[in-house]
Amino acid sequence: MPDSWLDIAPDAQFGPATLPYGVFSTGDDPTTRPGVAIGDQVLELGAAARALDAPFADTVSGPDLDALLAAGRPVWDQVRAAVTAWLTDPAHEAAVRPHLVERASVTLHLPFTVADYVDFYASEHHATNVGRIFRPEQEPLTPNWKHLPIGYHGRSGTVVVSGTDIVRPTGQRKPPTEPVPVFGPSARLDIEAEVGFVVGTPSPMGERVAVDDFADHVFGVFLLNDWSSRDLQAWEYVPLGPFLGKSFATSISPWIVPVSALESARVEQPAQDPEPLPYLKGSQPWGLDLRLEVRLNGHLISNPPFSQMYWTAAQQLAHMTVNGASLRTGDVYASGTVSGPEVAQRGCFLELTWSGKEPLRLPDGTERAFLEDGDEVTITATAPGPEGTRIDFGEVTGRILPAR
Ligand SMILES: O=C(O)/C=C/C(=O)CC(=O)CC(=O)O
Ligand SMILES: [Ca+2]
Ligand SMILES: [Mg+2]
Repeated sequence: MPDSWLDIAPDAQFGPATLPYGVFSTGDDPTTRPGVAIGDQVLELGAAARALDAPFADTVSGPDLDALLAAGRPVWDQVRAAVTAWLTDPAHEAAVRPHLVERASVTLHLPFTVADYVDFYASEHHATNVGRIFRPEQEPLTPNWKHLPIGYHGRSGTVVVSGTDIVRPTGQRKPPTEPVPVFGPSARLDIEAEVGFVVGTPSPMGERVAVDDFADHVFGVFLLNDWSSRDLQAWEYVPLGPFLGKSFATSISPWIVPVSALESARVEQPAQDPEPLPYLKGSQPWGLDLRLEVRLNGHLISNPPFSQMYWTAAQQLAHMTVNGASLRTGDVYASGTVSGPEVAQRGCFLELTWSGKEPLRLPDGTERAFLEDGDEVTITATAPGPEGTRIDFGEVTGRILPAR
């Protein structure tokens, strides 16, 4: 991995191995435009591409990443190779430097138009814990769980960029002590630490996408917080699954890490028993060694390991299309809550506090069963990059505002 002429410290965020894509504006220029993060700078992609006469300049000059997403794998590879060369070959420094902006000075926006949104349930540890909590009288994993990646369709219109405040949801809930449901602000507001995937290349209705075609369709990977109201959810979810308890907000990190930045992070997923049906089998490993960290008001509360997920993103894509459902550019799907086997690896408060029975004690002396107004949750992640480098995912953060 060549170094950048920008002299980025080895431990700095967003070294030349990551080169994630985002959309930014500045105080001087409120136009939203694509950028690439490099160290503490953002490269204005369209302006740099025009200055260097790149053939893809139009594709990266729009208000968002939509055109790049739609352009497909050969263009994604061409853009990444070009940007890598611009930022690492000193011969390009004079042409590229005028198009760098201080990262601390930019405003980041939702980077693409979110088409459909699906959320999976792929952590065996999470699904087992949630099953024990929500359905104590049953087997924790439902009989289908190891045969197919379970998911549900979510609400794409409430996917928001990191930093957006989250208003506490209001709705119906039925405390066990009450004979009828009560109406009011959620008293059990939670997070779900997840990894998101965005589709670039669409697929036609009626056709399946194979597990091995994952990298032809999926453009990039990011962090996602599926805010969840456990009291609304517990009352509404039978028999159709999550609805208003999840649909009020989903936050995503602003920097989209290209799938091709993750070659060194690919690992074998945990062994699958029973063996999945042929359409869920691929010839390549698509487990990903992403190490998540979850912070509440700055305090580290969990380290969920993404490498432990039972179903991979490639299997989820194949499953999502096995019935002939089409893919659209901008489709988002999320892994499901990432939880590992240890208590300190759980990806939501429902599990971390065992439904509020074992509150977390924070270093500031306070306790939390679920989120309070004013609380801020931040999820970060890194993954191994080539030659000992580190791939950064930046962060997804959000603060809870009181119910309206
Ligand atoms: O098992 C249930 O009834 C509910 C599970 C969840 O709330 C988790 C969910 O949204 C999927 C996930 O993030 O893993
Ligand atoms: Ca979820
Ligand atoms: Mg949600």
